[in-house]
Amino acid sequence: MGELFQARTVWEARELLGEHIKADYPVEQVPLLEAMGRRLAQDLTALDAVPGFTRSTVDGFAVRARDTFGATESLPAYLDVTGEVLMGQDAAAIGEVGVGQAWRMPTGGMLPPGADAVVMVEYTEDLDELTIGVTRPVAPGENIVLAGEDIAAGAGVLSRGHLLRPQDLGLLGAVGVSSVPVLVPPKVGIISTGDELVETWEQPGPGQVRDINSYALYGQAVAAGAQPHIYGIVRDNFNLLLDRLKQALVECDMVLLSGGSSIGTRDVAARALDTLGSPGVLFHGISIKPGKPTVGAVVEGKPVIGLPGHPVSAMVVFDLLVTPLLRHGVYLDDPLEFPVRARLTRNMRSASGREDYLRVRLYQENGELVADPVLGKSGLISTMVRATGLARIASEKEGVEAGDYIEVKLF
Ligand SMILES: Nc1nc2c(c(=O)[nH]1)N[C@H]1C(S)=C(S)[C@@H](COP(=O)(O)OP(=O)(O)OC[C@H]3O[C@@H](n4cnc5c(N)ncnc54)[C@H](O)[C@@H]3O)O[C@H]1N2
Ligand code: MOO
Repeated sequence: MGELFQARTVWEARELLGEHIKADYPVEQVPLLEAMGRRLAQDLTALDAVPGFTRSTVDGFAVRARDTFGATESLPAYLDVTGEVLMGQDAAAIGEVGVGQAWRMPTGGMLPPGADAVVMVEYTEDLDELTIGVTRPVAPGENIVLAGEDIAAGAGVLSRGHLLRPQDLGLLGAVGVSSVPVLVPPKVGIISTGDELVETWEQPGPGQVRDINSYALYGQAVAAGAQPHIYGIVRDNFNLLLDRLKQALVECDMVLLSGGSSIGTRDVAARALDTLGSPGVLFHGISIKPGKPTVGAVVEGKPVIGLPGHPVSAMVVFDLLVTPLLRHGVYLDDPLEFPVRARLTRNMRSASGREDYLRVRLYQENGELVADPVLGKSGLISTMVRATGLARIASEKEGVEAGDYIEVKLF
């Protein structure tokens, strides 16, 4: 088979896939503690305000701020201590802070009616049991959090599709959401192809190697929040591959196969992908290194991606084409995709017209983050293990020099 398709950029490949993918995942309700890392299935609104009452942020005395105006260490404002608020207590049920009065307050306690600020205990002195001197004035609103200042009742708090983080669980707890509607994680089928492959528990004979990609891709799918299913090793045989692909397509939302994607005579992936259904193969080749011989197809709304056989290439392409899709269901123009800037330790050549992805090891040197390329061919899985991230060299560049800044995403 010749080069039937022109090589696409990563973004063109994403657009082509995105146009035909129908990510329509079912919804399930899970307890809040099981919602970490899951995608929210609907917009959520806060029923209650947080906090539900105005509260102190310090230990001290609730006062009327104007009673403290002009107070200094040499001329304190003297106030009568007429009450105390305890933690968790309804301060409004006790009474009201009057003019010239102060109530003892714990951090987080409810501000009593009448008071509009809290003086920190450090800026008071006890004159006797019932009188304090305030040595520094407070402004109205000082050292308090207003009712609804964190979250207003009725406010939209999180949107559909959001990937829930630890702080999101905290917020949902705060607004009383104890069970969360989330999208069922997409099922991803993983097939490894090649006559040379044997299982991990087998002893490889001459010319044989153990399957690496099934495990690495499975791990990447788990890390991206999907449910991977291994469909095992398939020999380089068109009909066997077609059968396995069909089975995986029925059972999964997305199918990945690795190997058999380049243009050798025995390479069958592109041919098999094109016979599965409409629209079929959308591109064959991406202008990146490593990862060029990638085949992208969509069959009845489900993405089917033929990843290159070399383990590093397969993992890089997974990171670029599969992870964003599993995370968000669609391809977003994500400004945080390569969030780390680091200085390169050595000159690296790169061909213009092709995006290069370098495995790099990040560390600190002279107070600065540096990226040291992990050199080695794309068949060497150990290079991925030594690397901490992936750096991108833009396609218009013919190389990058030692000391240049590069953008890195962490593994
Ligand atoms: N004449 C050319 N040869 C190659 C080209 C090219 O442009 N012209 N491209 C090279 C590049 S780049 C890559 S990447 C590979 C892609 O090869 P395939 O996707 O067709 O994959 P295979 O030929 O089946 O395997 C390549 C390599 O990877 C090993 N492999 C495959 N699957 C696994 C697995 N599950 N676990 C471990 N290792 C695996 C396989 O044994 C081969 O060594 O083609 C280059 N060739
Ligand atoms: O581009 Mo291949 O994908 O170098 O290893």
